[in-house]
Amino acid sequence: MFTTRSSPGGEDLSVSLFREYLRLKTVHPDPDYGETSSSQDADIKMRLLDMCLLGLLSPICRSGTNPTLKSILLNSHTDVVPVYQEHWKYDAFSAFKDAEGNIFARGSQDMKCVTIQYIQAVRRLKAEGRKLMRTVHLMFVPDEEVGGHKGMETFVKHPEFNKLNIGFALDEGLANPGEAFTVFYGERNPWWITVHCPGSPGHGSRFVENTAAEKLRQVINSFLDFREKEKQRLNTSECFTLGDVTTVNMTMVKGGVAYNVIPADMDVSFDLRIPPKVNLQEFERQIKKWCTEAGEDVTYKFAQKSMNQKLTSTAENDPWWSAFSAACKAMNLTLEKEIFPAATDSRFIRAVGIPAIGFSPMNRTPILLHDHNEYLNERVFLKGISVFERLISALASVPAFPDEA
Ligand SMILES: CSCC[C@H](NC=O)C(=O)O
Ligand SMILES: [Zn+2]
Ligand SMILES: [Zn+2]
Repeated sequence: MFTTRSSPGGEDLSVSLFREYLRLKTVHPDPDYGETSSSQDADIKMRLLDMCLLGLLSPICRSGTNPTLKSILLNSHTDVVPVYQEHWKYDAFSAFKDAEGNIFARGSQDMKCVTIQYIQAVRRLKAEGRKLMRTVHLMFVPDEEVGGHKGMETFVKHPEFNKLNIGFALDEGLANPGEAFTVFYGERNPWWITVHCPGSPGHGSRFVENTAAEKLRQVINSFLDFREKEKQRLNTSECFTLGDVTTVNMTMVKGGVAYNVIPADMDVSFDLRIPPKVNLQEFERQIKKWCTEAGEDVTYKFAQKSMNQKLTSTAENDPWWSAFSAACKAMNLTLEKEIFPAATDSRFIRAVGIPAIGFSPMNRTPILLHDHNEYLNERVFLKGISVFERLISALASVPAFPDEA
């Protein structure tokens, strides 16, 4: 798909390529990577890296005039989340473009736009004959939306990843409805927890003591009372964003066999997202206390317990950040620094000690990732290519560090 071709109706070639990519159904639960993974490009050298056990593929490319220096990683995921087609104005995989130039498709913001912007930016740099000092790697990973476990989480531990000698990474961010662009230098930790409440069974007509439901109610109250407090904290502080508070959402409840049988156990599950500044050990002690207070034998289990609180430096004297922010300043872009509210593959990159910034250059755009009628305007998309062109060039020109010489 990454071949040059003429575009119908005078549409910019990059926009046509973007729309073509949006039409590929790389959608969960059964993403079709057929065409994406077998793509070859005339300008960019592609390499399919067999993820052995996993049977997943990741194409990677190289450039760079000084291959001994640390490289730049441009990471993007190729998978997208499912849609409720009946709630969409257009087919979510048709990449319909309306009169205003809004392109509607699943993945238009998250994050197929960025994939094509990276590629087109690198191509432009190449076409202009720009020599980049540091190598730039493009990486396309297949399962970010379901946790990145078979993709990035495994890949960062793979010897091939080490060989890439990455010094700095770019990955996805979020749209910003205003003039500014949001950049993410850290993420909240996702904790997925199921609390198990056992109790005495009996006939549904009686006042049985020690029921699972009474314990369940107490657990739900503790978690949701805390949710309310955090919501208040977010709403009463001007300088807080979602990334600065803990969110709690009750997402599943299980239990019971019949109307008139008091159940022997009931389970409740929560999706928690915890900001990097929270003491995770203390927070778990709190959860334990809520369970103990709920009654006898109430236990919990984690389905996901991320413990990485690494932040990417945004200090003025940090060479990567200073290159990134200076390039943005030169383009008159206003940046808003935030903690990413959800989880991306950046957490695995940061976990192995590589600084990563989440950045999807979409301003004047409502945040519609995972939502119905996700769209991106073609002008915003095209501007993003120029933004990446400058950014990539700046990052690949960060002077050699003393330990690199
Ligand atoms: C925690 S693993 C799941 C990762 C997922 N990422 C994007 O939405 C998320 O729910 O944040
Ligand atoms: Zn994403
Ligand atoms: Zn997503």
